[in-house]
Amino acid sequence: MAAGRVDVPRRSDVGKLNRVYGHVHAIPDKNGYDNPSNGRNLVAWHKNGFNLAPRRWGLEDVVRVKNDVTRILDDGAQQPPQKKRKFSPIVWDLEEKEVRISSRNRVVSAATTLSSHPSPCKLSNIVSNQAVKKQPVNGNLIEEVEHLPPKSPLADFGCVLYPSQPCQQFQDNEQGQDLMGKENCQAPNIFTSRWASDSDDEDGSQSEEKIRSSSLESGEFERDEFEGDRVLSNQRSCSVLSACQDEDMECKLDSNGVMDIDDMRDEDAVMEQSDLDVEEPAGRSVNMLLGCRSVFEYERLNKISEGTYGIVYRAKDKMGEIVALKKVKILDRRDLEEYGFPLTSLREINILASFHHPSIVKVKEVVVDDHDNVYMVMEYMEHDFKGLMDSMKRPFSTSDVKCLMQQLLEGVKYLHDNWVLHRDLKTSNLLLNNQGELKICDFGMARQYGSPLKPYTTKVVTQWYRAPELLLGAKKYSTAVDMWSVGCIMAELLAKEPLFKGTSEIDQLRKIFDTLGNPSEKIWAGFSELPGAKANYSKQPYNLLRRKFPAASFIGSPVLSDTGFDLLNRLLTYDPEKRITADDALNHDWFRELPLPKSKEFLPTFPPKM
Ligand SMILES: Nc1ncnc2c1ncn2[C@@H]1O[C@H](COP(=O)(O)OP(=O)(O)OP(=O)(O)O)[C@@H](O)[C@H]1O
Repeated sequence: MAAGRVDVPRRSDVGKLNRVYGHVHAIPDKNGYDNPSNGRNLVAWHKNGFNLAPRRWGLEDVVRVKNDVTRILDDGAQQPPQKKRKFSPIVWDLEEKEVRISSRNRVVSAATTLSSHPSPCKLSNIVSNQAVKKQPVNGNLIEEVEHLPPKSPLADFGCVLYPSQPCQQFQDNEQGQDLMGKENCQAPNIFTSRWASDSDDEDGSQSEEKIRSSSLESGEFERDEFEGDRVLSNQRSCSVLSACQDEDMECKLDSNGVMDIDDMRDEDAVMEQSDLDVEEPAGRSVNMLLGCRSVFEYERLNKISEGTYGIVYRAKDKMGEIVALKKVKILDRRDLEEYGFPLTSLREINILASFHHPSIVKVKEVVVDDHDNVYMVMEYMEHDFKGLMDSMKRPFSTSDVKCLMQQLLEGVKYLHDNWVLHRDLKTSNLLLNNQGELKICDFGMARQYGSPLKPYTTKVVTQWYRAPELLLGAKKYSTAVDMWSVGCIMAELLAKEPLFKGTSEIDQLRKIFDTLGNPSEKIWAGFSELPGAKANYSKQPYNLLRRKFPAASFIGSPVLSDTGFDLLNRLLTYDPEKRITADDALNHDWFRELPLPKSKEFLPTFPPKM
């Protein structure tokens, strides 16, 4: 800190930090702004700006932010951090929104954001929700302000539960809670009974339901329990250590007994922080958290599907519009206790609410029920490609596939252009409506990536669609993982059959190698250094993919022109560096060669799946 400088942060300092980090809130206490003499308090504010999972902040973040804070305050000038950061323009500012949640027992009311309109009542409530905790950091004690456990899943992503009384009435948390219990009750409307119960049988449509279990596609990834969420919790060091042993992570306790984890999950965790940073808003920003309506606004019609992370229902709003409602599953109660909300769903809501593209499914709003279950209301799509191809008699024609591939590639290009990896592209995550529009859904595994690349978890992408670099244990990966999945999808659309149906990771690799030939250092620089490369695979030196997709066939094999085969080969290229990008794929000659891509309106329509 510059000598003689009065270390009281000015709003402009906070503004600078906000520009750098997106979410540094100066929370005034009753004496005005706190004194961030060495940046510690700003760090604390910043950390707690991330209501979602404050514990995901690692020590290196604290140190880095502290340094940046100090530099900014010292220089008195806007100075970007040294580290190169590239982020998507996703609006990751959910924690800035404070929302009164509507459910049967609560009244909807939007609140203004803390940063833009500080309000004494909200501040008092926030302050009363905080506890002070000491944590050793590099030998010093840093005072951290930590939020008490959230009262609702939504509280953890910015929805703060407020009773409907005027905010001035809240002096402390207890009182707030008390009032919460006595607050106004809305009379249940005609839909209440359908949503009030968790029972999915009550609508009597069980026989019509198509319940898809996650085991349908063999080798669906198991949710990485940590995903960077929990590794930074000092209290959970035992479980982390055992996880480290399981996952070959390097874990050490420093002299203060603080966990220092050096692994890809830690890196993933660091990047989680960037997930929440803001650069610029995307073209559309659904400000859904300004007021979560009640699920009782919708009439539940039937269950469409049950996946790993959610149950999807078909429902109708009061205007008669059909929508899809995805009820967020809390798989692990610890998620709720510790983080207030499943991270996968948080990512999904965040991304879908911020992105607007014809090939990305639209989220209209987020609603809650009277048990604080959270539902994403999405535009309704009549089909998913997995279900469709299971029931289709004949595969799609070449011009159909071209039309679908174009839409898929446009969606993937949009994601990649916006620094997002989907990481779970597969036919069941591609939806089709009766207007011939293909849309990508299920962003539970999606994440931002940056340059330079960081190591992330490899337990992503459903096994059949998983790129060889992931199967071989590469921790640094990028957009090419999605492009491999796109290649598998292209083959599946043409053949009406998944391309590589491995029964385990090793079998998946075997199936890939049997078809494409064994990779080598010659065609894939760096292959031999991958953790899985040393395993003993049977040797198959040739690329036999053409046998599966010949130029002509008398036995009903899916046919593919040389140009089409070239595109498929480029998508299924071993070396991720050489694998074709979405942009280049869209410009591939196959889309200009006859038969031309069919226009959406002329795609075949299919009977409804209800
Ligand atoms: N907007 C929608 N309209 C119609 N059906 C949908 C919609 N979104 C999802 N579905 C259906 O629900 C299924 C599961 O959705 P989704 O993949 O989002 O859930 P999930 O729990 O994340 O599933 P998974 O186990 O594949 O990860 C889809 O395959 C599709 O059949």
